[in-house]
Amino acid sequence: MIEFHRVTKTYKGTRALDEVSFTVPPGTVTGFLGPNGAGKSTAMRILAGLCRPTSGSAIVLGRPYAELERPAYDVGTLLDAGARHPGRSGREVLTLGAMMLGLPRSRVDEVLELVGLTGKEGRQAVGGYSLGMRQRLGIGHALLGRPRALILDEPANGLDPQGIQWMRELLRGLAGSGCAVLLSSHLLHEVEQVADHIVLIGAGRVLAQGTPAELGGGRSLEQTFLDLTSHADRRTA
Ligand SMILES: Nc1ncnc2c1ncn2[C@@H]1O[C@H](COP(=O)(O)OP(=O)(O)OP(=O)(O)O)[C@@H](O)[C@H]1O
Repeated sequence: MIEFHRVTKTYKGTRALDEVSFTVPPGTVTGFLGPNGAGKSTAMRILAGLCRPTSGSAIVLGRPYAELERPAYDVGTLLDAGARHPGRSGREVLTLGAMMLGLPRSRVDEVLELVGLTGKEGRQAVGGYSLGMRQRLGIGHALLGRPRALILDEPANGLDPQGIQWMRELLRGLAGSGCAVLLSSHLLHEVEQVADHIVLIGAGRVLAQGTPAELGGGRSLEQTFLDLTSHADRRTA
């Protein structure tokens, strides 16, 4: 379970998040949508313990991230797919990750297979990877420890149609095995296809949440998104 309880974050006069509350139950995928600057990355960074909320609490698997006993196993994160050493191969990146977690090398092979970076692609230096390959590697890194919660910021960014379909099946499979998945995206149609639940934020506030059908209310999700977000103004901190 992932839970946000009235999370507010202010940066020197900017209220990046304003009393944000929602939950992601185990076994479900929640799509986190909002225009540029809405606060999605800030919320995910708080959840992953990378910054503190000004007030409120972000809870993953029952505790704030910083209080988890085995966070690297329990919570998989993809927050910046570009943040990898360019000289290392994909296999080396995952091998280092597996060593840090005390996982056997066989887990690296499993994950390379899972994310479709086998053979030559796994041995290639990350600096030469396409954006889609970096995303696959980042997703693989997040999955190493078989986490029960996944926090994915724009995982579909740079994936081709086959890659997007692969990711959809992967996320549905993970949710099917009980994982709580939170993913942000600008690809509304894609989120509509994969998410059980959608949280729409604008200017730091939750504007709407519900199933894709509830949010669309007979219209396209895109129309709902444009209608709600065009009127959202940030409150001053
Ligand atoms: N470290 C920071 N210092 C100051 N302001 C910040 C910082 N990080 C984010 N912000 C501000 O907080 C607000 C929310 O930004 P955030 O990156 O969370 O949005 P986002 O929804 O992830 O946007 P995008 O879709 O463009 O990635 C923006 O106004 C942004 O400028």
